[in-house]
Amino acid sequence: MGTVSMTGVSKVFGGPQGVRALDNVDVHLAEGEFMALLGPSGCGKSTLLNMVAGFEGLTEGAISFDGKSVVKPGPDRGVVFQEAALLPWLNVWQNVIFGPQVQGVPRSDYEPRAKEILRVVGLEAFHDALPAQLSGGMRQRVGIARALVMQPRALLMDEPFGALDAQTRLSMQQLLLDVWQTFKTTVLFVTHDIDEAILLADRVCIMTARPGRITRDIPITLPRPRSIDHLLTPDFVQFKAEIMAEMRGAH
Ligand SMILES: Nc1ncnc2c1ncn2[C@@H]1O[C@H](COP(=O)(O)OP(=O)(O)OP(=O)(O)O)[C@@H](O)[C@H]1O
Repeated sequence: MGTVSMTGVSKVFGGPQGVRALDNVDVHLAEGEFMALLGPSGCGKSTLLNMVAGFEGLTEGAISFDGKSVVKPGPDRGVVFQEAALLPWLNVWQNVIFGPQVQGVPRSDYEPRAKEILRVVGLEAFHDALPAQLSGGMRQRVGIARALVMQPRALLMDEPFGALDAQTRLSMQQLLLDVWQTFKTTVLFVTHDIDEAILLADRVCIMTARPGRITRDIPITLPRPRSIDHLLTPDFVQFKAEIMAEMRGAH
């Protein structure tokens, strides 16, 4: 469950003479796998994620989720963007349970899970706070909790920590490692931060721009469970050197 399969995926924006944003991309994610898509601005990372989410159609190729062709968004794939679009008039708890409530899920089904998720993301004490009273990092925690409460089989995360300061970003990376260790959801994580990709992922797929292609798929064999202390280990630095060389086109 939570497997993603992209085969020969291409995307052209604006008709046959338009921009070829992605060209012949093949990526497969196994159940529970954490994959980071790493590449420069404009290489098509968000487009690929949006296609897996079902927000965007493809020009050529096929994308399937758990063996079924992706045709539209669904609660089986939770999406987290750079800014959590929280409902400003609802408090943290109400924002987190909004999805299951709207779907008519019985309260007894979602309430224990939502409480557990709020604890895992460290927001128990902010149960009644309004979004305007939260920091950017806390708003992103609510965004992650809101995605998890739907019990998605995959989390699709598009630069989720891109707008945060360096310190908050580190604590959010640690939080995501803990969340993933707890829920073992498949994760497709888009970033242009090399450290972030290595720290979090089982595999880093490197993309190049125009047209967007995957040039390398590097298994990150650092031991788990991981923590931000791994950022300083020789093995980590070795992966970083390899990826930087690849991104500079040295290989
Ligand atoms: N709706 C659209 N119409 C036309 N061109 C688009 C559209 N969306 C994306 N593109 C183009 O497709 C290419 C890939 O864009 P995309 O946003 O997927 O890249 P990205 O790697 O996620 O970039 P960033 O890291 O800056 O978010 C870019 O050249 C972009 O201009």
